[in-house]
Amino acid sequence: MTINKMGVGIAHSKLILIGEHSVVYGQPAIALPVTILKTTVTITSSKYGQYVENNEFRRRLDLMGDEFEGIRQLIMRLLAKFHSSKMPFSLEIDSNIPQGRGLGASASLATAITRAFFDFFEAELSQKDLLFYANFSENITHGKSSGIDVATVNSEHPLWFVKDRTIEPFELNLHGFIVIGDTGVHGFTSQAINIVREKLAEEKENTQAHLDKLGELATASKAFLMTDKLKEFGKVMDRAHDALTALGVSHPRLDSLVEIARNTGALGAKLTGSGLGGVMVALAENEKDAIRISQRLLKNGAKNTWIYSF
Ligand SMILES: Nc1ncnc2c1ncn2[C@@H]1O[C@H](COP(=O)(O)OP(=O)(O)OP(=O)(O)O)[C@@H](O)[C@H]1O
Ligand SMILES: C[C@@](O)(CCO)CC(=O)[O-]
Repeated sequence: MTINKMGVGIAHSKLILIGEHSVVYGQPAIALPVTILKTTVTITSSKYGQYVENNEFRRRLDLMGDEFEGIRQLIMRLLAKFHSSKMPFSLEIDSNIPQGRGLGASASLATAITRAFFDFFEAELSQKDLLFYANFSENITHGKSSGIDVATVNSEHPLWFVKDRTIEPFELNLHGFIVIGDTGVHGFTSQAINIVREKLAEEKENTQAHLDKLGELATASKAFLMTDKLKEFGKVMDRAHDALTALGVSHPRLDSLVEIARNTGALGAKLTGSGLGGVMVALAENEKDAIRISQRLLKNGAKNTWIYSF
């Protein structure tokens, strides 16, 4: 086997338009690849142990800490696959995806790491294997996840996603703008997934009704997005935020930014991703409205905003 001195892997971020949480229970969801936010991983061979570094730390792989268990186990599994468990290396993470904000930082990182190791060992990487390794890592980081994050950070197209059944690319047949507003609050995906699971166990009928409603809203959204019905899609976003709030995964900072966006002319607004903090999204008809919403969010406590056009 030939070994390169360096391996590089890149992966973008994702945004769930509709269907977060209900997607874990088999309901459909729609997600977009967000290519302005991405992770680059560079592996270089080294003489001194196994190290992982980003712009905040440089740590030995075996001393990474619990929050990095998903990527630690992924790296160990990939090293074992290439019969190189003891190989010294330095793995550098360069990412502009904010962590713990529902934008798929962990799925993007797991994907970039997998690509970088296959590049390092000059091995072919099938889409099936890529999804397998990235989901292996995600299931450790987030608990049992639906797979939508990994599927979307690996897609060039918007996706219609049904867990274990369908990953279908489709083209949005309309133009619009999405303003992403960051509450600055770190949301924990595994905690949010647990809240919904516990609610389903304790208040089965009520909770199931919210999950079913989110599924219906996702189905309606697909039709609206394919037939140039932007305003109708905006209304669906508002209703989805209500259902997610009822599931217990919103946050006062999210509710406040959602309200501000609506009062500034957004066609609709909702939390996106796992919630409990993280980011919200607002829909705007044109760029001028999107900029106005973004400025208003920033003035009212958003830590950061991004504008995504489609
Ligand atoms: N730049 C980075 N440096 C180191 N670790 C990172 C980086 N980006 C992501 N991670 C890993 O991913 C985890 C952060 O992902 P987290 O689950 O908090 O958010 P997320 O993936 O953005 O959320 P969601 O799944 O809702 O989109 C970290 O604990 C770490 O393991
Ligand atoms: C909350 C969730 O629906 C989306 C997280 O980005 C979890 C998942 O689908 O794995």
